[in-house]
Amino acid sequence: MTESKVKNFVIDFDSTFTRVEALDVLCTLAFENEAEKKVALAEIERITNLAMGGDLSFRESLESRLKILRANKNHIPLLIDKLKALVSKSFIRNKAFLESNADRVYILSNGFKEFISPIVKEYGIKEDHVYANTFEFDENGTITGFDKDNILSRSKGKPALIDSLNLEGDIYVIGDGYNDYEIRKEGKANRFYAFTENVKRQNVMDYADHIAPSLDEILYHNNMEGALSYPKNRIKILLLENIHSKGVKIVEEEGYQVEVHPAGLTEDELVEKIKDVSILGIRSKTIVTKRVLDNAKRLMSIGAFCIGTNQIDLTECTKRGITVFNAPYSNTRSVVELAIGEMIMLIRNLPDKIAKMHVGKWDKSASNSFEVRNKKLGIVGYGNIGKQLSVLAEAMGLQVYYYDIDERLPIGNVTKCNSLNEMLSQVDIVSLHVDGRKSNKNIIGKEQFDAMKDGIIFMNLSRGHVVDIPELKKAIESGKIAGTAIDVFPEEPLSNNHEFVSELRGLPNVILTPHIGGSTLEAQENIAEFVPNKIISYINSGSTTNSVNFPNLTLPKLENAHRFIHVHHNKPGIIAEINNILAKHDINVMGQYLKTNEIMGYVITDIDKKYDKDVIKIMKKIEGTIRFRVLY
Ligand SMILES: NC(=O)c1ccc[n+]([C@@H]2O[C@H](COP(=O)([O-])OP(=O)(O)OC[C@H]3O[C@@H](n4cnc5c(N)ncnc54)[C@H](O)[C@@H]3O)[C@@H](O)[C@H]2O)c1
Ligand SMILES: O=C(O)[C@H](O)COP(=O)(O)O
Repeated sequence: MTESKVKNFVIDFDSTFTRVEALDVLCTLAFENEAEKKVALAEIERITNLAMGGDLSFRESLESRLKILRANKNHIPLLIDKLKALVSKSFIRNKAFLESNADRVYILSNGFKEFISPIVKEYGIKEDHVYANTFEFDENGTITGFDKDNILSRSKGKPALIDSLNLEGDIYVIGDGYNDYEIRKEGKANRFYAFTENVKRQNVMDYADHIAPSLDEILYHNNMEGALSYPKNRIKILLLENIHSKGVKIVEEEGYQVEVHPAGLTEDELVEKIKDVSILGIRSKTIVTKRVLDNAKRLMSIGAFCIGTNQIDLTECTKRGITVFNAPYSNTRSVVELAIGEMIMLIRNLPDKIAKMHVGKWDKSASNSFEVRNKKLGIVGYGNIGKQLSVLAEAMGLQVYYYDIDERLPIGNVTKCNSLNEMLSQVDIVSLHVDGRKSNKNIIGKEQFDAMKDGIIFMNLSRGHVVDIPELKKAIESGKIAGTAIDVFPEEPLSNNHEFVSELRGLPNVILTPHIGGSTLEAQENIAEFVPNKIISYINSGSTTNSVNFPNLTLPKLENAHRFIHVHHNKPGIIAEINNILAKHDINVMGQYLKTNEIMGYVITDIDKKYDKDVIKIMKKIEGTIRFRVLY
């Protein structure tokens, strides 16, 4: 068959237009007794699947199912109500398309008109475009069978019915079952879309001309305007490093193609994997370098499912118009609790005492064991974690000092120090909570250890590279440091299956933990909700709230408008050029939002839906454009 301009869409009902098989739902209504219902439902499902997979003739399957059902006329209104609430999400979303293309949309089902017509009618589908079976009832209203003269009650009824319609133009069949594919097989359709939004049948997908996880995909594939400017199933998200299942569920429900990997990836592995990825989700381990980004042709957004973003080349992301989001507060409390626990353990020499007990040595003594009360705690990096630590530490009676390179509001009774060494020389315990910027490499080295009081407790739960490890080892071995807790390391294993290698292994009174400061279930669950929602909001509306590299814009919901999103290098004249183009094309602007940072400009323009689509090409050509997309 050759393609013509007129496109007719022939749509299956059960598990395509609706999310379920109507007869399964009818069964749950017809059987009051739970045990009977379970058995009947299982049998009906089994028969349906046999028929849908092409392993049982349709007529046989229908007869057997109706026999099991023993449903009544009175069940039909209840069934209609239930099915109305179970229309497939992409059909609900694209109601406007169905309404405005009513002349070319048909429902072709081996189900029953009695419940199909009232449901599809609400989507603008014409009564005489609904082809389905009809029930037969006895005098008590019990469903006894179906009209056997109806073509659709026969095997291969669908191709025969289509043939009888003599439709003008192309015929595109959308369905989840083998009987839908049969129309194409018999040469009565130009294309068969295996619809997989609700069920995936491998032996149906194998025959499909195109697999469609949603109606949006079919409309996009046909260059037709639907509810979404881009089908979500075309957006691939790669989630690395064991991101909490809640996050996976959120992006799956959004309709993205999701690939999950439990560990981090090396640069080479990521360079390969990133090629078709639109969204990347990582934690602290995966390094996103310029080389990775050079290969990330489709990448729109990166989610750091943690606080730190030093593992990502943010400047290169910004230059390419890739947004980066993190979870700035979700694991703050977890880190602070661990730091508090560790400082108490260390000041009581617990790591050594615990180790001795395990080899049978009883070492009961108070020597070199102290309370934390009234001790001086020095916090390096008075950001979110540093501040929270200071609050809890003060509540336990510690005197808190802090040093930060930026001006920070002191909370409670803390003392601000003007230099790092000034602070280090006064405190009994020091805890590092700086961020992982490159320039923080080895900020604690020989000079800083020398400045510390003898017998200090030293803790690093920030980033591994901020401490000079050989110098730390010397300070521990010399007794300068009495107790050490290290959670982060310059080199960390890629996964739990790799060995942890460090010269700090085996040293006295040292707690080594596998970068678990933020690894509590509360924190991970929180992060797994926060980050995907920021990314989804960016993809769907252009909002960049909380982005760490884009100018932050919180945008209103898009209603009755199209949204032009223009990302460009920050240079003069671009906004004027955008507006000139819009004016030249007589485009009615309904709202405009603009924000810049030192690298880029971010301009959002909401416009009236009716406009000359050629303007899109012109916008993309504006000099300095990094990225342009249209949302509706
Ligand atoms: N161990 C873990 O599992 C874990 C968990 C969460 C966060 N972290 C690390 O902790 C870091 C801090 O988190 P946050 O939420 O408090 O970040 P934050 O950005 O709120 O605070 C960092 C503070 O450090 C200051 N700072 C940076 N460099 C400094 C320097 N050289 N000297 C003094 N101050 C400096 C900054 O000005 C800022 O106030 C994160 O960036 C991350 O790397 C580790
Ligand atoms: O930056 C962070 O939040 C921490 O380092 C935790 O990182 P993780 O998610 O890789 O444990």
